[in-house]
Amino acid sequence: MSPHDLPTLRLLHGTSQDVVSIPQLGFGTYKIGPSEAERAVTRALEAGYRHIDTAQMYGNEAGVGRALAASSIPREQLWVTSKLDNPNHAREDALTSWEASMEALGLEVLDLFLVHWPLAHSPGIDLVDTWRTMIEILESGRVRAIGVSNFQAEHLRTIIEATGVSPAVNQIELHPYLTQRPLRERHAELGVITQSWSPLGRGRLLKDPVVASVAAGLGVTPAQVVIRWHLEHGLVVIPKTVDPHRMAVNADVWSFELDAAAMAALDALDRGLRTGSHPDRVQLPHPG
Ligand SMILES: NC(=O)C1=CN([C@@H]2O[C@H](COP(=O)(O)OP(=O)(O)OC[C@H]3O[C@@H](n4cnc5c(N)ncnc54)[C@H](OP(=O)(O)O)[C@@H]3O)[C@@H](O)[C@H]2O)C=CC1
Ligand SMILES: O=C(O)C(=O)[C@@H](O)[C@H](O)C(=O)CO
Repeated sequence: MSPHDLPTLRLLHGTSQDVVSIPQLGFGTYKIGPSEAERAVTRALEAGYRHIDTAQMYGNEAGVGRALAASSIPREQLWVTSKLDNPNHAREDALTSWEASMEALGLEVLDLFLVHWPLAHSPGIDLVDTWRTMIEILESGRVRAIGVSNFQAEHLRTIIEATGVSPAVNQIELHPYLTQRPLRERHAELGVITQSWSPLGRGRLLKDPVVASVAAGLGVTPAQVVIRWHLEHGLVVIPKTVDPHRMAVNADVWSFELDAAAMAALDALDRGLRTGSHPDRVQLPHPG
């Protein structure tokens, strides 16, 4: 499939003049260091990715920005997401770090900016205040959509009830070992798009015998099967790899489908297994 035809999902934010649609497949950059990011993102763009997921926390926005600047792909064909880091929730810190992200990425307009973690039990953090600052950033016109990451249903309810503005996206850990069905159903009711982080379970799913058996039956790789599972569930999926061959294989998921039996077998792998942190565990330290 040509990069022009990659499937997209329409987001809540945007206007009739600027319909905001996110490419369903993106490239994750967690643990890709500042010096490696430029090369990895350049290769990802060459492999056909048009959606890059970064974060202030990753420390690699400048490398991502250099790769974007060096690319001849028109800006309107690219999608870039970044995320507000945990120490930056206070309004002034959020606005300053947002400007720093834009400078590092070399962008006039970002496609999507997320609150990285809710920090709902951290001292000095008020989810609603953070969300109001995100709305201020959206209203500046320099971001096309705002969203959240690692929010649970009660966090979503709190910010939506207080502001009337729903996040366009909630980026959460999600893969066949952690299918997050109740939260996905809540997102569907709210019109929030679900993005899957660690979509390969940080590689663990690639050794699963059920995944391997589905892959062997279709003549594709385990990673392709898992990525296809996300796409067929209507999720946005952002696998990461620094290996150019894996990048290309992971993006080559358009010539086969999973039938109902394969989807059911993969759904049945759910065991509530987190490969990253639970949202309640990520908190700012208490002073002193
Ligand atoms: N919002 C949030 O809180 C979070 C967001 N994220 C985002 O989600 C992205 C993806 O999640 P991530 O945690 O990186 O994990 P993934 O589930 O994408 O797995 C990445 C791991 O799988 C390996 N891998 C990738 N493709 C293949 C393949 N085809 N064959 C074999 N091994 C493979 C990679 O190794 P190698 O690189 O050596 O190929 C790496 O070790 C992140 O990069 C980040 O952008 C992630 C965590 C939290
Ligand atoms: O990659 C991210 O965006 C993260 O926030 C995580 O990797 C997080 O630090 C984590 O899950 C650690 O286990």
